[in-house]
Amino acid sequence: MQSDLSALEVRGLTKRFDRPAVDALDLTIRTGEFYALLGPNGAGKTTTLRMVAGLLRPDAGSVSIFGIDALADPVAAKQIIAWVSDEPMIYDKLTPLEYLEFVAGLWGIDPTVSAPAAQQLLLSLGLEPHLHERCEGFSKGMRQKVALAGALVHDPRLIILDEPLTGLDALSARHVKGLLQDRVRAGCTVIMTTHILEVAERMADRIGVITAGKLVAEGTLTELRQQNGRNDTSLEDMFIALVDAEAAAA
Ligand SMILES: Nc1ncnc2c1ncn2[C@@H]1O[C@H](COP(=O)(O)OP(=O)(O)OP(=O)(O)O)[C@@H](O)[C@H]1O
Repeated sequence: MQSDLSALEVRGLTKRFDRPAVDALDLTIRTGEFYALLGPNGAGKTTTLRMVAGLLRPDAGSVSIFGIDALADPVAAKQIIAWVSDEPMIYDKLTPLEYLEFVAGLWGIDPTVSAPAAQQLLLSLGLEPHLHERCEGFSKGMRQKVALAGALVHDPRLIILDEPLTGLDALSARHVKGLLQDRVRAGCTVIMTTHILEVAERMADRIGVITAGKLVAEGTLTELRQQNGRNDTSLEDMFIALVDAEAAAA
């Protein structure tokens, strides 16, 4: 489902550490789309998403989330987004249900609404056998799933994920992919980074490729193939060719 209002509009986004990490980046994510942001290590993907999520102040540029200026009004923006980092933090002494109850409380959600939703979220991620176990004994993948469930408790409109599938076994990855696809079908927008090109190929409505902090290609898989004159090639071959070409031009 797509509407005219962009879920995310990034303009001239810039962040420099000892050298530019994100370099005057423009990015538009349409409402209701599943967008995969690809790029080699160090390309600036995480830095971009951290700025969008309000965790890192840009040196320049703007971030608009459903029309809200996220730099001027970060609280309003944060209320409608979910951010899931690749190294999520959860409270180890809590069980998954307690953690979700805690997060729902922070959002001020009525427990009669949040409790069944939390249970449903955890079940959809295959955590049913562990609902009442403390998170401290959980594997990295289980913790990632609890963090994802926690990030979705307030029913965000834009879900921002940094490598959500890394370290997940096949069944867990399927649960996460299924949950994200359900959310998109329900009208949410997803932007995620991934190094698993097959996931981008199979799940994303559109794919963006970023190198050295700049967007160097963007489109549906078919559009990317057309842009690169490689009609029958895999995303992996195209990605490597694009990254090589950008490195050679640098
Ligand atoms: N806090 C920081 N301090 C200094 N440099 C940083 C910091 N965060 C990121 N960088 C640098 O910014 C650049 C972009 O990093 P970023 O983590 O955004 O890349 P990425 O595309 O997410 O990479 P990966 O695929 O490896 O996760 C890199 O050169 C990185 O070393």
